[in-house]
Amino acid sequence: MTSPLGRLRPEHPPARRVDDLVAAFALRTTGPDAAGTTFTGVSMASGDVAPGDLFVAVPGLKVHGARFAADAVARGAVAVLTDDEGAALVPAGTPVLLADDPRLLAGPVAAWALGDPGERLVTVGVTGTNGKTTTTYFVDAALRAVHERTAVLGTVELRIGDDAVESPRTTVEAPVLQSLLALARERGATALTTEVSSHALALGRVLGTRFDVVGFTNLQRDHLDFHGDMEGYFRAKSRLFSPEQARRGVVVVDDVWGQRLAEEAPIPVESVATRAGSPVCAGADWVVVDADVGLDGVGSRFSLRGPDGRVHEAHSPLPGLVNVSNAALAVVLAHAAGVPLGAAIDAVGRAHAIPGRMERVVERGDGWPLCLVDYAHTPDALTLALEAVRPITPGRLVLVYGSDGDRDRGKRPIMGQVGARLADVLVVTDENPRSEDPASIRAAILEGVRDVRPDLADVHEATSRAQAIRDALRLAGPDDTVIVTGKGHEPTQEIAGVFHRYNDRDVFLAARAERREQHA
Ligand SMILES: CC(=O)N[C@H]1[C@@H](OP(=O)(O)OP(=O)(O)OC[C@H]2O[C@@H](n3ccc(=O)[nH]c3=O)[C@H](O)[C@@H]2O)O[C@H](CO)[C@@H](O)[C@@H]1O[C@H](C)C(=O)N[C@@H](C)C(=O)N[C@H](CCC(=O)O)C(=O)O
Ligand SMILES: Nc1ncnc2c1ncn2[C@@H]1O[C@H](COP(=O)(O)OP(=O)(O)OP(=O)(O)O)[C@@H](O)[C@H]1O
Repeated sequence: MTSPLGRLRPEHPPARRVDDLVAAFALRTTGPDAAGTTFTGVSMASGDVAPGDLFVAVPGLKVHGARFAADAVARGAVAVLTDDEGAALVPAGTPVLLADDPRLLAGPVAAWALGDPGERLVTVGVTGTNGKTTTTYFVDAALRAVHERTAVLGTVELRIGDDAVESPRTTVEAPVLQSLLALARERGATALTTEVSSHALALGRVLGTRFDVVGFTNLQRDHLDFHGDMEGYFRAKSRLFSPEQARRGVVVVDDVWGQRLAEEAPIPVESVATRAGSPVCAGADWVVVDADVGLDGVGSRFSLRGPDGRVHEAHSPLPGLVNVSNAALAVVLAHAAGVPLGAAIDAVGRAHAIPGRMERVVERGDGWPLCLVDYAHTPDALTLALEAVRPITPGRLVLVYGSDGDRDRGKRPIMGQVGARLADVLVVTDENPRSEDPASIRAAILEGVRDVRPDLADVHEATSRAQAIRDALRLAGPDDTVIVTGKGHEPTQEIAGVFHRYNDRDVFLAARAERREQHA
């Protein structure tokens, strides 16, 4: 059976001739003659194959996709596009199309097969280390002011209109993206916003789409296990700002990477400076001239000066200055995508809560502390999240957190230091340990905690995340704020290769119910 992702396809895809594809992309061929063969879909994962598909078999980091060609053919693939190494693995009797780098062709071929669906929608792509999800939802809210139906793709979900499914990752594989663009169009959506991760850019997942507008939030230390160093990470992000991928860009220039991107990008770029008073404001097209972080924690008011010098009163519906930045970027992106400025400002200011992004799970009152779930999982994001919560916390700030396994080890002690510096009470626990020993990840965090707080006062360790949340609720008083960071909306926790159903919000609510019962 085709996987849930494989089923996210248009109901009425065009049938394309394999020989037309060969001609359009100057492919070499081997195996049986494909003249007369048609295909109606493209897949890169054998489990996603539907009858009538072209299977794109790429050399992966772990395995060559052509190893699964027989499985793909058994599921109904009519031809295989691969490289010379892969060709030898395709079962005899199946037409083989050859390219030097089939991964780079997966998106363009899928777009071609589906009649360039991205060209029939207004498309916005958002990249950067932090703030992609938030900005994407803000942009979607603004697009909905003028588009009756929209789609939004990213870490949290794949949504078309009111229908959503869980997302396997931040940016889906190239053929899935093209299928979603076509499905969105078929279902009447006229605009689509997607997060674009650095992995996606490095692995060509958005090739085949030329976005109307792309946005950049910031670049901070993350994913160096994959990109090697900050320069490599920056280069991956910059790919989105090329003429093949985007018509125009909007770049937040608060950090040096944004400044460099705005200077170097070969497409027209509008710059946005969101830290009022910073020297970069002088040269930016759009400037946040002042911002008032709301002490009620509900959001912030800010003034945005446009390139014509006019100042507009705007609002961010989420707390903290980072969300002023996300809201300002979203307004400019949506405006560049055709939404009138006033409508964009108004819609972003009233955007709904985003799952796992500063999500208020329990409101302060009736003896309960304010309980928040946030996705911050980098030192910078954690710093900003804790700084945003401090002004809305009359009592102590209680932080529950960990750090991912099988990912950048260097950040663990730094996460420890940040927590110890900015929170009052720490409960150090597990995030997604993956194949690593959870205790050693916690130990690395605690090493950083000790640098700042050698006596480990008010520092606790919990061997399960659910227990950590229960501990935090027990420790917190009504004036305190409990913030659980790192996993946000995630519906699972990966331990020793197994994905367990797990969600911070649900656990928070269950822990509160448990405490209620105990005190009833
Ligand atoms: C580093 C990375 O992104 N790797 C992705 C990449 O792996 P790969 O090319 O090495 O693939 P592989 O596992 O060697 O397999 C090779 C080929 O065989 C195919 N295959 C494999 C097995 C099978 O049974 N059938 C089959 O057809 C695969 O689909 C693939 O095309 O292609 C695979 C197939 O699409 C992805 O599953 C895999 O994502 C892995 C699971 C992953 O964890 N990716 C993360 C790091 C990621 O992409 N994250 C970013 C967000 C990061 C962030 O900002 O936080 C994201 O966009 O989600
Ligand atoms: N503009 C920003 N600058 C720095 N940190 C931010 C910004 N926006 C949000 N954050 C912090 O980063 C966390 C992640 O935010 P969000 O989910 O919007 O980013 P993301 O780019 O989608 O992350 P990921 O790629 O890991 O899914 C938030 O919970 C918040 O703490």
